[in-house]
Amino acid sequence: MSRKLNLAVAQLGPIHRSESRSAILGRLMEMMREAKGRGAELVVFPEAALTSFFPRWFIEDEAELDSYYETAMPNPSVQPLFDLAVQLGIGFHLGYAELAWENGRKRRFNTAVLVDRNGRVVGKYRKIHLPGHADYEADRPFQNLEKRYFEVGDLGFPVYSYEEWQVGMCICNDRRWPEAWRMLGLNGAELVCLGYNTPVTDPRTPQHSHLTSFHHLLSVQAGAYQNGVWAAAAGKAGVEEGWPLVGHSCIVAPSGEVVALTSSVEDEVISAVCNFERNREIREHIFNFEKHRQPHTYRKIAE
Ligand SMILES: NC(=O)N[C@@H](C(=O)O)c1ccc(O)cc1
Repeated sequence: MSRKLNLAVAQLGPIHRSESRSAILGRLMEMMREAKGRGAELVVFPEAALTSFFPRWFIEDEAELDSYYETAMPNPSVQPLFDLAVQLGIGFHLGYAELAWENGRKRRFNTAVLVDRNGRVVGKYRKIHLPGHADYEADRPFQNLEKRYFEVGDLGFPVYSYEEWQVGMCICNDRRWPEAWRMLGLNGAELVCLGYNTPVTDPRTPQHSHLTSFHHLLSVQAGAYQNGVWAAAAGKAGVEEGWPLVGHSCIVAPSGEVVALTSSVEDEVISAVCNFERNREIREHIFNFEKHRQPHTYRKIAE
């Protein structure tokens, strides 16, 4: 049994409000082809990869808001991506805004799916740590209305079998929380896939703008190392509707080392061969959970 996975991360440049679905799909499909050309078996796309990052706008018209969400995955407008994945024999991870009718009510989630080489959805995650605010804040240059437009995810931090690999997901702000990584680590993840849309400047903490990339990489590298997992982080980058989003999409080894990093804020594919034997270097030694964790001293974390 091979314990190596050829993995690609497909960073997206900005998606503007006016860009058509077919143009966006075309960009994703071109990067999927490039990933396959590099021999990749799985390609990771960003959070909300099918739309502009709409939580920056206060949208009062419900029909307009709904237009940013997918009511099924796949659906006719994204089917070409699924078809190409089957044709190429490559799996993918895709973030999107999900609108679901559950128990007779409309529910909105910030979601990611894991799709296998046969085009089947084999895993789903709904974002748990939603940043920002729920009401319009007039003094902000742009809004961050994730708490208005999404519910807290209700699926926990599941880990799915993707062929012989154990794959978990988290989304954007989740990557900053050690609890998200530890849950994935405890649930047996060997690889964590995540997408993000991170503004370079947070209007409430502009003094941290020069640290945005550092905090992103710090979080992903720490999460990977402290749990002995591979991490694949795909960003939407560049100046989207006037606001810069951070790049530095990356693949990080269980040692915490960055093994691939984008060098643009445009559509860009990076890849690396992930050897899952490397997880053991960490999980059988410095972070051997069974041997060294002291959960009886961590109770406050879960309160
Ligand atoms: N999509 C996200 O979860 N993005 C958040 C993050 O990167 O943690 C984020 C961070 C700072 C902001 O000013 C707005 C949003």
